[in-house]
Parts: sequence; structure tokens; C-alpha cells
Amino acid sequence: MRGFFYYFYAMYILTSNQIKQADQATIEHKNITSLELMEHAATLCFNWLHSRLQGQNIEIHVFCGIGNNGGDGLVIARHLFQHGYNVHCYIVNFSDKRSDDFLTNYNHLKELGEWPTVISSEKDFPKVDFEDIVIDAILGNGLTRKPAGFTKNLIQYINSTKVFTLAIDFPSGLFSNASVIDKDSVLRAGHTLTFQTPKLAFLLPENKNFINTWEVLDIGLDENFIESLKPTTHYITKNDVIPMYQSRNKWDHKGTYGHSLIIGGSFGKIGAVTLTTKAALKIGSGLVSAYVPKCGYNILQISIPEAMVEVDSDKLLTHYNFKTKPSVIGIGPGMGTAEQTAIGFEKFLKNNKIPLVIDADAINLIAQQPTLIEYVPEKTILTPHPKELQRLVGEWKNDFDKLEKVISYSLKHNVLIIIKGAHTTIVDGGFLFVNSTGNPALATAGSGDVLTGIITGFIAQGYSPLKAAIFGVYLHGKTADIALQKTSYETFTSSSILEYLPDAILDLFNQENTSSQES
Ligand SMILES: NC(=O)C1=CN([C@@H]2O[C@H](COP(=O)(O)OP(=O)(O)OC[C@H]3O[C@@H](n4cnc5c(N)ncnc54)[C@H](OP(=O)(O)O)[C@@H]3O)[C@@H](O)[C@H]2O)[C@@H](O)CC1
Ligand SMILES: [K+]
Repeated sequence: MRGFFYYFYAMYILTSNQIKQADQATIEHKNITSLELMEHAATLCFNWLHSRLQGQNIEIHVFCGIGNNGGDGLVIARHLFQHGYNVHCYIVNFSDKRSDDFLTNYNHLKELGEWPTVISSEKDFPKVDFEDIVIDAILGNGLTRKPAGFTKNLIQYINSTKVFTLAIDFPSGLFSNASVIDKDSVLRAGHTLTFQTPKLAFLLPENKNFINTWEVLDIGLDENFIESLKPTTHYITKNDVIPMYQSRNKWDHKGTYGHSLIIGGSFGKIGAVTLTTKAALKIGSGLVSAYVPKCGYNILQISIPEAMVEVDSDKLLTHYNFKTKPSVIGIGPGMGTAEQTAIGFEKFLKNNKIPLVIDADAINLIAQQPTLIEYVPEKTILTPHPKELQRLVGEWKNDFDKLEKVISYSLKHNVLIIIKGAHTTIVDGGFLFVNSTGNPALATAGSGDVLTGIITGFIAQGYSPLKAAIFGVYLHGKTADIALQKTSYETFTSSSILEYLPDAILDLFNQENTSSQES
């Protein structure tokens, strides 16, 4: 599902409550019963499994709760029985309540002569072997508290077998929008088939043990209604960035594509600013200048003949006194935090009116003197790595708390913050944009310097800061995804990001694989 936001489309990430509302609205507006919706959703899950197993004689254990997640499990179990699979279906009897649709599907199964086994305590746990398959339909979107008692023990038992587990909608025990407190109470899913939208919990590092791969099954919830909820969290895929691309015209000249100035470097750290400068050039900034200490002059001139270079003091940045009149400045890579550098940086910020992308040591200098943030222009982009981010917004208790802290900081100072990680997230006030591309190949020295250059180069070309951030983060990750088809994680370096940038851009025009709703 794509929602309209600003002037581009992005897939929404909904909370549990929003999904419940959408579920209800779909039933009301689309003339469909909740039972039919369950049948449809669960049949999609069955089809997913059936197309992979093709009737193989593997033991399949379907664990069903007593709500609608359990109802899904009963529908899946019914299809599996009807297709001749070797299925064992269990009711995890953690409550006397039963949802209506659960009961209807329970009866359907009994009518077929297949009576599920009721699990009411540890002594009822079945034998599950590593070679089997478990379908986890114990708890889903209706989770209200952490699983306890024998339900928790069952989850722990399934985890201990290391069996492949297919989670329906959610790994049982995982909240969509809150942190896990008891890590032993959550099922470790091998793959999760989730309904309608990705869930924020799937994208946060603290849940890495519970979420492996996942994909979204479109079960046809009412898109107009979802739109009306005005969700604030988005998942960025290829479909979302294609419309951002600004094509070029025959009569354009290099001035049309702006002038990036990259400020950074110190003795021994000229490589960082070199990478950033190269990236701004490579992404298409019409002109690119670098402002570095004198010791960086030859290095820059020799390694990037296309760039212009101005210099500051011998080994450090101290004066920030450049003649160039850029359209955007990327500042920080390799800059260091020496006292003179900090004093000069403060003066620079107080006088500067040019749009900024602030990275690395420039962020550390702001963290050291937090009031400096008041001098940055509106919609300045900050690209901190985790330690830099912590210095900026303070320590967080968990990943949800981190997002809250970053949102407050972004709102308070009217800046964009890029939280780097496996799912890099761009925070623009109350809006979150979570990236889908990238892999551990990007965990390499200089990767962030290149990102700063790409984003700066996009802003030079007239992309808004938000679009530059989203598009830049997407392409940066995509280079590593494409490269992995030809190289290895280990041999991919920050220079490889630049090498694969053309492929990442050309991939936008490749019609195949445009719906990457999985991770
Ligand atoms: N959204 C959609 O479009 C569609 C959704 N569908 C499916 O419905 C699922 C949501 O179903 P659901 O609302 O019935 O919730 P579910 O997770 O089955 O459990 C609720 C029950 O568990 C209980 N309970 C809660 N926490 C507990 C705990 N820790 N330990 C013990 N008990 C606990 C809770 O009790 P209570 O909190 O009220 O006391 C209640 O009785 C969704 O994930 C998807 O699979 C599809 O079929 C069709 C389309
Ligand atoms: K589940």
C-alpha cells in the first residue's frame, strides 16, 4: 500500500491500533466479513508454504492461539490437511476466551475429522524435531502483555529446538510498537508473513533475534481508510524513490546542477573528505569544491581532478575562510575536534546561511556544545553514527525510546536526522522513513563519508533535503545489494559504493523487482 505524503509515495508502516481500525473499516466498507478476511489472509499464507513444499512429507506443527491469529492457524492447518500434508494442529489454551472466527474455523476442522490437540500445560507439549516445520499462530496483533506461564515455556521450547518457524503476522510475543521486556517470551521466527504493512518492530536492531526474513502479504485492507489515518512512518522501497528522480534536459549546463562544497579533513584524515568530495561529484553535483587543511591539497588535487580545492591552516581547519559560493555545504568528515577547529566551526555556523549536511566530527562538536544547533539553517541534515547520535540526543533505554528522543530533537531544532543502521531511518520531525536497501557490506570505513557526499550532491542539484536524504540512503544501500551479486561482503569498500552507484541508479529504470516489500 502506498500513501501520499508530501509529493511522493511511500509504503506505510502501521501500528497495531491502526491495523485494527483498518481491519474494521475494511469489513464495513468492502462488504466482506471478518471470517472472509481471515480465510483470505490465511490462504495466502498456506499458498506461500504450499508453493515451497510442493507436497513434501515434512511434519508440520501448527500452534494456534485462541484469538484471530489462532484462527489464521486453523485455516492454514485445514488447507494443509486437505492437501495431504503431515500436519499436527494444537490449540495453545492460554485463556478460556475464544474469538468468533477462531470458533468457526475450529468447527470447520472438526467437521473434517481433524481434532486439534489442546495444550494446557507443559506436559502437553508435543515432540518437535529440528527437521520439522512450526507454524506460529499463537499470538499476533492482539498481544496486550508479555506471554507468561506455559505459553512462555512453549515459546522457549520451540526456540530451543531450532526448528524452522513460519510466523503468521508476528512472531508471537513481539509487540509492533513497544520494546520486548522479557526476551525469553518471544518466538524466534525463521520467516514472518505479515499482513498488509511492515511493522516497526521488524526493523529495529533490538529485535534481531526474533525477526529473520519477513515479507508483507497484501490482504486488501481499505487503502483509502489507511490514507485517512495519516500514518507518520514509512518504509522506503524502489517504488518510492523512482518518482523522486529528476531527469536532465538537453539545455542544462553544469550550473544547473549546483555547487557542492565539502569541508573537512585533518592531518591523517584526508581520506574521509576525499571520499565525500568524490561522492558529491559522482552523484551529479555540477561543481564540487573541497575546503581542507593545506596538508590535503595535493591529495585532493591528484585524486579528484574534477574538484576545486581551497585550503585552511597546515594540518587543521581553523579559519573556515573560503571564497567559493556553494549552493550546499557538507561538513565534518575527517575534521577532528581540536580546539582551534571547534572555535572556527562555531564562527562558521554563526555566519553561515547556506544549506548544510553535517557529519562526523562536526556532529561531535555540536554534541560538545549543544547550543550550536541553534545556528544551523532549517532542515539541515545530520548523519550521526550511533555514538555521535548518543552524544547529541542522550542515552536511550531501547530502540523505541531512541526514536522518540530523535523525533523530539528533530522537532525542537527543525533538522533532519539520519539514524544509520541495518534499516537506516530518516527522521523529519514526527515523520519516519525507514530504508529497505543495504547489507553488512556497508559496515566499512568511510561508508558514512560517502553517504554525506551523495546527499550533499543531491541537494546541490535541487532535491529537497528530505528527498536528498531518502534517495541518497536508498541508493547508498542499493550499491551494496547489487555488488553482492559480483563481490563479497569483505571486499566491498567505501570506494565500491562509488563504483556501483551507476548500477544503483540504472536499476531504478529496470522494470523487474519493483515490489520489494520484503527483507
Ligand atoms: N488485521 C487484519 O487485517 C487481519 C488480522 N488477522 C489476524 O488476526 C490477528 C489479530 O487477532 P486478535 O486481535 O484476535 O489477536 P491475537 O493476537 O490472536 O490474540 C488476542 C487474544 O490473546 C489474548 N492475549 C493477548 N496477549 C496475551 C498474552 N501475552 N498472553 C495470553 N493471552 C494474551 C487476548 O486477551 P486479552 O488481552 O483480551 O485478555 C486475546 O484473547 C492478526 O495478528 C492476524 O493474524 C487475519 O485473520 C485477518 C486480517
Ligand atoms: K504469530
